[in-house]
Amino acid sequence: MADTKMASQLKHVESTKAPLHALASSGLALLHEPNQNKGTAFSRDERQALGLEGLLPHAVESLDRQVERVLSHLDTKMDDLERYIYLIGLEDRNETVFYKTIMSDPKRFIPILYDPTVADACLTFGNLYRRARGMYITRHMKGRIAEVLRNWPRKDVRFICVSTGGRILGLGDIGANGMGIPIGKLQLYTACAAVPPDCLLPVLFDIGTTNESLRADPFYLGTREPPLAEAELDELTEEFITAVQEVFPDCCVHFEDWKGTDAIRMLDRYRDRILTYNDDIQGTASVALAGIAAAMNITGGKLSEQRVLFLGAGSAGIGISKLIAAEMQTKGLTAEEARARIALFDVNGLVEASRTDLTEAQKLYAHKGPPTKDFVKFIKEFKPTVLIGVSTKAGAFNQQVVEAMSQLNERPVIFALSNPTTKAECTAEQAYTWSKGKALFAAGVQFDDVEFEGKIYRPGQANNFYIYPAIGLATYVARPKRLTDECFIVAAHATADQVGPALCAKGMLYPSQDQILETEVTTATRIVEYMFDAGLAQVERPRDIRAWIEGQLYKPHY
Ligand SMILES: NC(=O)c1ccc[n+]([C@@H]2O[C@H](COP(=O)([O-])OP(=O)(O)OC[C@H]3O[C@@H](n4cnc5c(N)ncnc54)[C@H](O)[C@@H]3O)[C@@H](O)[C@H]2O)c1
Ligand SMILES: O=C(O)C[C@H](O)C(=O)O
Ligand SMILES: [Mn+2]
Repeated sequence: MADTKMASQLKHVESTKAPLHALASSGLALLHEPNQNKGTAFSRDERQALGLEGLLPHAVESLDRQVERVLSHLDTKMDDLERYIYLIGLEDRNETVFYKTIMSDPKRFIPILYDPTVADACLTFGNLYRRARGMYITRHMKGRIAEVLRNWPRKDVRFICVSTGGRILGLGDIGANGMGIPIGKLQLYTACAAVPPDCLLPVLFDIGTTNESLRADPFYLGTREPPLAEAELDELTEEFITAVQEVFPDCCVHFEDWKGTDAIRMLDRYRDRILTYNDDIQGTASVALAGIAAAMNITGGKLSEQRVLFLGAGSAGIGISKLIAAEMQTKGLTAEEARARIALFDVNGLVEASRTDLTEAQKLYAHKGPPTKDFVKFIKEFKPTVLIGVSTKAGAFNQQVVEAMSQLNERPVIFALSNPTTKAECTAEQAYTWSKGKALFAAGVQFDDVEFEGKIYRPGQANNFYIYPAIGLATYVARPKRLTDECFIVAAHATADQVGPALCAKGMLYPSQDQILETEVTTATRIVEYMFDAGLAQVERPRDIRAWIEGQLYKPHY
């Protein structure tokens, strides 16, 4: 009925086009359904039964042959952004070939689909736009968000990854251009942890942008307004969350790349009310804790004896501080003792008690000492064993900083977590060269191996993709009521425990990416065990948790 009405309207606009209902009943529609399309892999029998005869070339191909063709196409592309555009187009045509390709070589494809290439894709989102994916919620839908969400064709949505675009990687506020991030994050749920793609929905919560040059860009695709004021944003978010619960009652809301203060406020507001987490706060904290735990296995040090200094005191810095302090408390420290082992610098210098610009979350970690903006001097006083960059300030860990850390520590732990590559606080080469090979180093992106004085050093990639897909898989199978910080602590240890002696010997702090699915299923198994033990899971406990999880994994085949 609706189809007929729409079809007649369409005819009115452009009479040469076939009415929609005619297309929907033809085999051709199947070739345009990426999650059902097999393309040249449709068998002769299927072609006959589904009205596909004559619509495909003669050859009937295997999935492996289709993947081979994709790989040969990729070889002809000039750079990773071109490969990204090609792969997104492939996902639009044939989801099975897309995931088969990505999952056959995750180490190669993660940096193409995700960080750092996704940064370029976001910056040029309006220019390279080809086809809609996911949903866009704007202030103009106020009062009707539930109605709009019902336009999504699937009802069994289990995860929404939602961004305002307010803080995309270290690129600042890029508004609706940020849509590349929820899309990419959810692709990794499937690529790294085999969560079925059908239950994933990327959402760009378009609240406007502070970015005036984007608002003036003719190709910009978002609302061309300054962002909503805090009270209005909170009201619209409340309507969105309520609507999600109504339309997709089993859905977990994954917050990603909101402006730091918004991120912290929303997590505080919703963590005890709904099934939700913030990846930049909790996922990042978990991956940082995993790297520190792995470093302790190499140095023999105890986590509760570390002193941790941050450059950057936003959603990531505060999130990591909180999880490290929680972990230290499980080792016998009081909350006050744990927080005293943590210090943060931000754009205005040391986070210390006399400052009047601190948020409630920052005040907990305010240092007692006098104000200072001298980072190197403070390193010499505070004597950190671990240095973490989450500042978006490229090059902030200069030679003086790395040398100061190396004078204080036999094996200084140095994490330059700001993304993408151009924002990292230092490069792997700088960390190893300036520390004379002493640094235990990781960054948000994967830097190449470094040769220093005849020895090869392999940097870790401290990126939350080691954690959130496993959290997603655990949530998918165990259907927990809530996600707690303990889930993220369990995930951190499960990840660190998979860095075996061979990797430790090379100074590696994270498991290898070749076997990322195996790694994340192992991590998810530990999280699920914890969810059952803690009474969070809402399904019956199976006898063999690992086998039960493996039985529910998405497999890219026809
Ligand atoms: N590797 C990962 O998995 C991962 C995860 C989350 C965030 N990050 C990266 O961390 C960075 C920060 O993210 P966030 O969510 O905390 O952002 P945020 O906006 O909440 O916080 C940024 C912080 O950096 C401080 N800062 C800005 N310029 C500075 C300067 N010149 N010197 C010192 N401090 C400065 C700000 O004052 C603020 O405290 C981003 O680049 C992001 O890509 C990486
Ligand atoms: O997206 C990433 O690569 C990690 C992180 O969530 C970030 O915001 O930088
Ligand atoms: Mn992020």
